[in-house]
Amino acid sequence: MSLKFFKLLFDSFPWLLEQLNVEQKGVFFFCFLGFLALLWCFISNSNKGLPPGPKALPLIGNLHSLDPELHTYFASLSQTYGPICRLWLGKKLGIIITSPALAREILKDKDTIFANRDVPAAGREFSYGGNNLLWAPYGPKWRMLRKVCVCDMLSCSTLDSVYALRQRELRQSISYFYNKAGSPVNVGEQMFLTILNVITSMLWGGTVKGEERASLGAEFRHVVTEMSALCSIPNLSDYYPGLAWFDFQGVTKKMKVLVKRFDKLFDSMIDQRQKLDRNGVGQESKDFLQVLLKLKDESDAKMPLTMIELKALLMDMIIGGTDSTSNTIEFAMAEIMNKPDVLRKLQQELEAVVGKDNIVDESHVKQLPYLYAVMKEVLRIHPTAPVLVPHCPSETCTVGGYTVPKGSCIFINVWAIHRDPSIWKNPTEFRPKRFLDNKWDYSGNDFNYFPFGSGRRICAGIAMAERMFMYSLASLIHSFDWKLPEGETLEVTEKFGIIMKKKMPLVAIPTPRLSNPKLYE
Ligand code: HEM
Repeated sequence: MSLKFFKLLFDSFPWLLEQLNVEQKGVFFFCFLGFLALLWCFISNSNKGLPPGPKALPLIGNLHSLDPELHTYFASLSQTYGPICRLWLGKKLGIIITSPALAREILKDKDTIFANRDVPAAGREFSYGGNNLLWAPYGPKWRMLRKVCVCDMLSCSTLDSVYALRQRELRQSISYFYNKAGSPVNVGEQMFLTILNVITSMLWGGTVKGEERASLGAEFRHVVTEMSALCSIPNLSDYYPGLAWFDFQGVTKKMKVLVKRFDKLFDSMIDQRQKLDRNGVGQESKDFLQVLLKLKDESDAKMPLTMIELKALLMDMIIGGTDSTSNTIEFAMAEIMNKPDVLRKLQQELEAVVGKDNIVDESHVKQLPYLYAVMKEVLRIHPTAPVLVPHCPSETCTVGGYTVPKGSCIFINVWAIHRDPSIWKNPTEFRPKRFLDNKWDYSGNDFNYFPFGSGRRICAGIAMAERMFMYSLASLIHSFDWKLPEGETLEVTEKFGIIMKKKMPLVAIPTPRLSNPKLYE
């Protein structure tokens, strides 16, 4: 029986269990389960027609054997039970998919049925009650939000129009690393801050400037980190939706407090932008907020974009864009530092295109095929959302010949597919070369390689992720040489979460490598 999962649960009950030792916590938890078992005893789980899976216990299902590292645990289950298997997470049925053919059946052939989300209690809270793009149920409102997001906010032309804001933030970050030359720097932390600043800068960088923007950055970072941690806690409210009202672990309560803080910041930002617009100033400094407010004012009366949805979209950009991109950059840096030949090739490519007497500009990025291959390889080996964002069928249907009931939680283990030795040669080796012939792309049409998902719910931020990843990584690699602090060893172990992280933060020492110190100012 795996107790790692229960340890995570215990850790999220501070108000009640703080005083107890581990054994007492165990007794408490099992008594609690016993109590629930009484409520449950008339309910039986019929597995008839369902995909195969490990034997489930009454009430807790398979929670007792669940390993918090879900991506590897699910991969090991598929070795025993095959490419589609089932798992009872308390009262919730989880379906695990581990083959390209079945991923295609779900995300392409039966996409309309599976385009819904299984919304966790924490997600419901931070999405203003399911009003954001990430968690909205599939339907007319989702379509409207998706259009606003993909066609208006994250379109290539809008992204081009806010390039100056991205450039300003990235240059500040390079200058920060320059000032830290020779000292160890937490690369992931700095990249998180950089990406957060880049995103918030694109959101309202034309609205809020100077010191106020810097202090807002710190505030946002704190809230995003706490939100991300809350989303990764195994939550009883998700496994027993009927008991969600009790919010035993206080996840919903804590999330409400964080969302309130966000909401206040959003209100202040919106207020400032509206004042600027009313006074006819700030028109030259376009940002997403301005685009959204204009869309809200001009929106269709039949399907209006409300202020709540506008704020929920701002939340989408911050939550969906920060951790995902910065963690991918951190993994990339670690893998590159692990492979000196990859680092050398990257620097050679950058020297040829950018030159050592120049700094990287976003316009260079299209001429860097090896860097692009590095990005694809990082997304293969460490896909940011290792089991995608769980989908949920709107009706009972069959997949691979098995029944998949309406409302079950679908985990598509893209992490395992990306490491399948029948698809990939030496799958655990970081080898960007495999992407140089452009055989694979992540547009969602190839079910051997789909780090951004596929179908209707494919990532809405691909264009932005590409730009931020390529521009940031190119700048880090071109501007500095990197080494580990004395006595440190490099590792690339992953820690599961809805957004996967590096288990140990990458701490590295930058050494400037450009000819002119002025380039770092
Ligand atoms: C390396 C970077 C990123 C990766 C690997 C990534 C990956 C993903 C994946 C796998 C999904 C779920 C697809 C599915 O459920 O089938 C997703 C959804 C989403 N992503 Fe990203 N993402 C990244 C960056 C971004 C950025 C920068 C943004 C926006 C600023 C963003 C916004 C979203 C949104 C809004 C959704 C929900 C779409 C919907 O449900 O309709 N992502 N992303």
